[in-house]
Amino acid sequence: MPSLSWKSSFLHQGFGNVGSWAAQLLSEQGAKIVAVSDITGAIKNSSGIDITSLLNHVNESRGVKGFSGGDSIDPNSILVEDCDILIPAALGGVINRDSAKDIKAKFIIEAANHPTDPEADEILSKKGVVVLPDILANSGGVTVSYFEWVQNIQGFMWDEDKVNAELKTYMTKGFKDVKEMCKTHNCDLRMGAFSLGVNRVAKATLLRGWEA
Ligand SMILES: NC(=O)C1=CN([C@@H]2O[C@H](COP(=O)(O)OP(=O)(O)OC[C@H]3O[C@@H](n4cnc5c(N)ncnc54)[C@H](O)[C@@H]3O)[C@@H](O)[C@H]2O)C=CC1
Ligand SMILES: O=C(O)CCC(=O)C(=O)O
Repeated sequence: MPSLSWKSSFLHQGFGNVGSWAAQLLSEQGAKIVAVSDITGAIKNSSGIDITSLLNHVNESRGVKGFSGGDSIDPNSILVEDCDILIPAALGGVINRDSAKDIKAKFIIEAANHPTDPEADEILSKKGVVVLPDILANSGGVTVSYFEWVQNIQGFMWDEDKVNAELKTYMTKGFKDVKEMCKTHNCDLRMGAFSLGVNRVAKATLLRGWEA
């Protein structure tokens, strides 16, 4: 498996709720974000984009277009720029037969829902690209929505530190469980995550007394 560190270079398609927060949190850890795109355009800076300045620019200009801390590039080529880790955080279906063959990233973190279609999955697998699937990679949002529901029914309020600590516990366990599934069944992370999810739903359905 290719190696990964916080010093790896990242590339983001999409700089909305998901993409901009991912970029902020990664850059706080020392990650180098080398290209970012949104609906207005795309920018690249191989030395690393200053994410705080980019956020200020996006707040003022409503998009990454015109940001002076990088060179403007063709938004259509963003997915295939040089990088270690690609984060599609905009639309579904963008990693397809046409784009997959030219992707240079060694890892893809699916922040958007369903960014990779099945044909692309096969191409990426043959190239040795590791894909962290949407169902796992972007499940933090819906997990915190679950925490909100839990607090609401108890009439209780957690502070931010408590939310983050609980989230870390759930996400770390989720990742370990998926990895275990992959090891047991010799499958990729997407198959591992789906198998685990389907098994859990099936088990819960039986426990509730709903038989097929
Ligand atoms: N907001 C959330 O809590 C969660 C969102 N997601 C998924 O993440 C993805 C993004 O969601 P949000 O960030 O909430 O949406 P958003 O609307 O806040 O941001 C979308 C971003 O994608 C960009 N974009 C749109 N079309 C584009 C194009 N053709 N090329 C490049 N960039 C383009 C927009 O300019 C914007 O920066 C969606 O697939 C969503 O389903 C997944 C889990 C949680
Ligand atoms: O806020 C949530 O419940 C998560 C939303 C989500 O997962 C999504 O937009 O795909």
